[in-house]
Amino acid sequence: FDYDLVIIGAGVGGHGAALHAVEEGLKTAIIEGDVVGGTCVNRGCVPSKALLAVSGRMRELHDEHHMKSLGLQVSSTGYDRQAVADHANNLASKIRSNLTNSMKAMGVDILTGFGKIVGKQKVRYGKVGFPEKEITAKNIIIATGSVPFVPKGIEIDGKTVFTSDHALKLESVPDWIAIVGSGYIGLEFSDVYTALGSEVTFVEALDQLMPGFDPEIAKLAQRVLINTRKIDYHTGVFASKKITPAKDGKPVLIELIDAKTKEHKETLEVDAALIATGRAPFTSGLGLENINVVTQRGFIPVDERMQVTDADGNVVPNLFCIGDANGKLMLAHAASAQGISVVEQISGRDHILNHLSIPAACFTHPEISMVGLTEPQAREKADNEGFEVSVVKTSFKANTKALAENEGDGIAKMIYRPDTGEILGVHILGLHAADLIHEASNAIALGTRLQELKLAVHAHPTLSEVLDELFKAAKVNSGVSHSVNEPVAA
Ligand SMILES: Cc1cc2nc3c(=O)[nH]c(=O)nc-3n(C[C@H](O)[C@H](O)[C@H](O)COP(=O)(O)OP(=O)(O)OC[C@H]3O[C@@H](n4cnc5c(N)ncnc54)[C@H](O)[C@@H]3O)c2cc1C
Ligand SMILES: NC(=O)c1ccc[n+]([C@@H]2O[C@H](COP(=O)([O-])OP(=O)(O)OC[C@H]3O[C@@H](n4cnc5c(N)ncnc54)[C@H](O)[C@@H]3O)[C@@H](O)[C@H]2O)c1
Repeated sequence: FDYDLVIIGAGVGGHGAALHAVEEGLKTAIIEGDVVGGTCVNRGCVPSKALLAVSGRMRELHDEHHMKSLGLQVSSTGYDRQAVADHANNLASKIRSNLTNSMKAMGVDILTGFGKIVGKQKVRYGKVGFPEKEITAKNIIIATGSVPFVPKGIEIDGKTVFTSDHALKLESVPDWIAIVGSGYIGLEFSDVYTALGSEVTFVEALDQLMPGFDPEIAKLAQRVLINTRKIDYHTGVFASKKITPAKDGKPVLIELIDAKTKEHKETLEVDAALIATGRAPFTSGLGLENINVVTQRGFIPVDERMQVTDADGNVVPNLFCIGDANGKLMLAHAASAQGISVVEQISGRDHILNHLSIPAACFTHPEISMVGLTEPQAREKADNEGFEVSVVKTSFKANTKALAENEGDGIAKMIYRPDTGEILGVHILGLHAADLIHEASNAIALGTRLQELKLAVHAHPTLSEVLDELFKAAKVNSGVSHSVNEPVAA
């Protein structure tokens, strides 16, 4: 073979796999058809977090009451749109070159062009208009990611009707923007746009905003992140029938269709529309037909080890798919963790990633984070498997550090098994929630039980005491003895 491992797609998933592979002594190449870094670095996590850093500061400076309560006076605030956009763009360039340099320094061969599987352990790649090259590899990882999903009937012009790909360039800040979809992207952009002065109207197909979150957290998030801002919303309506860009002085038109009756409800007229209705896998043109693999809604089917399965349900030897392209969990760190897990396996150590231990965070102000099951999911599992669940909550209002920062809005909630002390899920809304979640996700990953976590010591005064309180508040049934290191079932 030319290589021990060839990875198709140099996003964060491919990058994580490549670095681990060379550490393991595998001769590794990565094929990229566009720019290194993929969605996360160029059109996702990185530029969006740069915009959110600006929105957090704008929000703080604008909040006179907050400033006054700290004894501060701010006479005027404002922003330079192009400079904000440059901050996001420069950060993406910097991280992109960090990623490229880290792979070059470690000895990963970066090959340019669109990669395609032409047979068992065989890949062809090349740029349009140039002759293709063929290489062989003992193992292949597909890490081709995803692109914005745009429902039928929506016309994207990139100026007044656009996806996150365009929005991250911040070419304009519309006075009134409709955000279609209230998932992660919709919510984060509502934070950015309202901080920069826009009014936002959410259009959400399901009956409540933020339908993917734990319902109690979603309710509180609505109070803190929606109701106090210049945001209104329509729920239970699809915006897919027709959205037309602004033209000849006419506004953007959005036809709202009742999700249940499918009847036309009303037509919104706004300055712009951001379509944030999910992501579609980027898997066409990969030559999957050459190896009898059929995608499911575009996603590549994999088993729990990320091994690709063929049309007959059999594992295709030496072929793996990680990240957004397999649709298991569309998060950057999940893609990378899946890549590392695959490299562990091909290095001779079996490994199965526990997806229930992978945290997620929405970087609004304040942030929302979560790991494991929501309360309804945990109760359903408990009913099916015949165990009890308990729920405890703590408030940021009782935390000294949060109060010193004047940021008492927030809660942490834990769902757990009182019989074993196993954590089933943790959900946090509050200052630095995205950083706080890792104590819980590591506990789930390592199988640490609450009996042990209750005795861990946290520095005072820190926000991490919010979780300390949560662990201490849990009531694990006495008299039941469990090894604290016993692994938690996935
Ligand atoms: C606006 C936004 C904000 C986000 N924020 C976060 C966040 O804060 N935290 C988080 O965890 N996740 C976030 N995500 C999700 C995250 O970006 C993705 O989960 C992550 O990028 C998936 O990584 P990946 O490696 O699977 O794919 P990608 O990052 O999409 O990379 C795939 C790469 O493969 C290349 N490619 C595709 N086909 C081929 C081919 N045939 N040959 C060669 N190359 C090919 C593509 O050009 C691309 O570079 C965000 C997403 C968006 C859109
Ligand atoms: N901070 C983060 O980790 C982060 C940030 C951004 C994106 N992401 C990832 O990117 C992916 C895509 O994010 P997203 O927000 O686009 O998707 P999402 O799946 O989180 O949310 C999409 C929302 O759009 C709604 N919807 C779908 N079609 C609709 C229609 N026609 N009309 C009205 N509403 C409609 C859905 O009900 C859902 O609430 C997510 O899977 C997420 O994991 C992560």
